[in-house]
Amino acid sequence: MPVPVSVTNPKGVGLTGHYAAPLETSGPFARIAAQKSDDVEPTSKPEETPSEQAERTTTEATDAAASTMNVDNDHNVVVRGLTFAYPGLDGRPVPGMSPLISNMTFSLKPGSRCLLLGGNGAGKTTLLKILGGKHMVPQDCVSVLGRPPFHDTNLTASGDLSYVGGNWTRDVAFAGCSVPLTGDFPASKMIDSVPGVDPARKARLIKALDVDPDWRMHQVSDGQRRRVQICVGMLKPFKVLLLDEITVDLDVLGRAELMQFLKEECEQRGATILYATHIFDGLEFWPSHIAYMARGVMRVLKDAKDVPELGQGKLLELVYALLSEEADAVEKARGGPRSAAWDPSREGQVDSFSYVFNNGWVPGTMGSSLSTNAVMRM
Ligand SMILES: Nc1ncnc2c1ncn2[C@@H]1O[C@H](COP(=O)(O)OP(=O)(O)OP(=O)(O)O)[C@@H](O)[C@H]1O
Repeated sequence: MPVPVSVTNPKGVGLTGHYAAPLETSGPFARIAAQKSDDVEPTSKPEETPSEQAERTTTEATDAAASTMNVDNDHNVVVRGLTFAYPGLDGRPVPGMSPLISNMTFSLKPGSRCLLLGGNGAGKTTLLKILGGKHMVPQDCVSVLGRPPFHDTNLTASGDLSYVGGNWTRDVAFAGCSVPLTGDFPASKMIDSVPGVDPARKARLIKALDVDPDWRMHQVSDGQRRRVQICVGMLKPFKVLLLDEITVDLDVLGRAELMQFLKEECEQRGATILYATHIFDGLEFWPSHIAYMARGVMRVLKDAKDVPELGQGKLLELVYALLSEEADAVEKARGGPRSAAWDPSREGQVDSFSYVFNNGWVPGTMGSSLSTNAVMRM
């Protein structure tokens, strides 16, 4: 059993170095708190810590970007001036660390099938998780179907917004984070556990994905397991679907059937799909838009008809060229290739690198601090 050891960032300011900032909420407790604070005389504000200062500056910049943007309610997905950094071990922004996503703005209309491209570590998964309501960001930065995905839990509960990610896991209290969803039960048990499903849609999905409802979930292959995962994630007629590299284990036939199914969902029902992948062969026919992310910035978002490489069947060549250009730019900015040697003097630095002696436990927390601010959403 792991022993909770709490050796946190020795050069960081730690939990006590921060004041708790109020969370944005409009629930009943917030209303009561607001009422109470109206009755109380205003007191002098505590002095801002450097991290609060940085946070406020970012929020002000984001607010300014949002107010200058003309939000079109016809879009299923709207991102306005989104800035995001993973929190440190104490759940607060790491002082001095540059944000992973910087002032990102884009939107997608109903019916869009957007292919999200970008190298490893570009921030695709992070963006999809933010859109899927798994990370908390200011309410006005991200809107899905006109609602903030983290704060409006009904978006995911209703099935209007669906996120299907690489690993089929859940965080289970007292068992751990990322616990694989598996066990000796039939695939039909997983599929039938989703309430209110249209039987015709269920049959269509089972056929398209070639799922055998009798498969026992502890005996299936990775690809068969993936088919069940995709099936469960799409049982409800989603309006926005976020797919994070889900076709990796599928065979060619399964993948082709799935992509065709997704295309029809967008064309016939006006659904919007954002699909991040590194597998490009045979995908030229599929997207209506191409998005390219690098270092947390949306570099390109184009209509497919403005991307000649798609018509020429050269998507792979396009991605290769984009990634090579990015790798060259990163190396140039660094001033040469990355050193292979470990430099102990960089330990504890937070500007470009942070290494913290920690096994994921911080005093006063019941969960692993390394699970960040992720919350469980089906
Ligand atoms: N929980 C986390 N805490 C801190 N940093 C994280 C966390 N998860 C991801 N990152 C960092 O965020 C950056 C972007 O990661 P992300 O998973 O979003 O990239 P990606 O574009 O999906 O990459 P890939 O193509 O490899 O899946 C990476 O540099 C990664 O180290």
